[in-house]
Amino acid sequence: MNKLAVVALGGNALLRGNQKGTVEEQNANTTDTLENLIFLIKEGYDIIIAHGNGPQVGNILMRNDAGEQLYNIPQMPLDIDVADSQGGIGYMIERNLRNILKKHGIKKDVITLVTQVVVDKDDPAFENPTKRVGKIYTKEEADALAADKGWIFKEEVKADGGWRRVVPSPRPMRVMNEEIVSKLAREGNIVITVGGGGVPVYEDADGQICPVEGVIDKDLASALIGARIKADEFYILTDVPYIYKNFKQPNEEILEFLDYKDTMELMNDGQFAEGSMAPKIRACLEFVQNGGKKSVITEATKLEDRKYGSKITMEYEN
Ligand SMILES: NC(=O)OP(=O)(O)O
Repeated sequence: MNKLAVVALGGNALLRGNQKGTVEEQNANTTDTLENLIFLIKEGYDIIIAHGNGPQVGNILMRNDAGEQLYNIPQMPLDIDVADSQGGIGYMIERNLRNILKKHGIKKDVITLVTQVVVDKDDPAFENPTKRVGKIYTKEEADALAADKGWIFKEEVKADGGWRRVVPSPRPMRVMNEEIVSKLAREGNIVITVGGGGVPVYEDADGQICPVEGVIDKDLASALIGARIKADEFYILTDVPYIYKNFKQPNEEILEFLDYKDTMELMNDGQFAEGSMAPKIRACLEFVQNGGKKSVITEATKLEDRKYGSKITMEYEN
């Protein structure tokens, strides 16, 4: 049986913060990122692709708002917006990936699945929005939007700063289509799933599937499905080649090989920023704790050179 890898692409790998976000920019970013997956395919891995939707779903929410204000079009709830983003981004990934596969002479089929993920409808996350979506605002812009529309903002933890809208981010508990994902991937198809963390839903007392409004962390959802279907490796592609101790301090240190225990200690020591690296590392830990062999955090362009990337395993690998 081939090794199975789950690769999670950040929303920023597709729509970068410093760009306007035109479809041309997003197609170019997507193509650049996907080119880096070819070596995994050539190495014989079966691949599942997950992706973020933070910038994109924030834009959909703003289009919603503008549509209502300008044309009286009813706003769609967040579950529909997440599903819209899964379809749009999934389509973009699938179409570009088909072209890249053709260029490399690789015969593989690709399928995008609009995926629902079960959450707890009473998850305390609904009372404490933390998931950053949409563009970055100045403090003045954020304050004005908060006063006008009741949106909630949090300050960015990244170097450039700014403020972003936040929405609830319930914890993923079960990916509804995991068996189909596993079957399709193990047959050699590239499966795009849990886009934007999946559409959050819950089952009521009668077993009916009901929507909830939130944006699930795509890294946690990717780790969950990876572990559930016994994927071997989990890759989170982000904008730095490694994770670091004392990030951006004079005593900054690359963390290349990590085991579960030491990573937890660093996490508890506050080494990894919430809203940035901490949730990614938590997802990596969940993957290896639940049976995955290895989690890797790195930049897409560094993926092929195995010397890059922070590798997290239950016990040290090196
Ligand atoms: N849903 C999600 O986690 O998106 P980002 O990775 O873009 O924040």
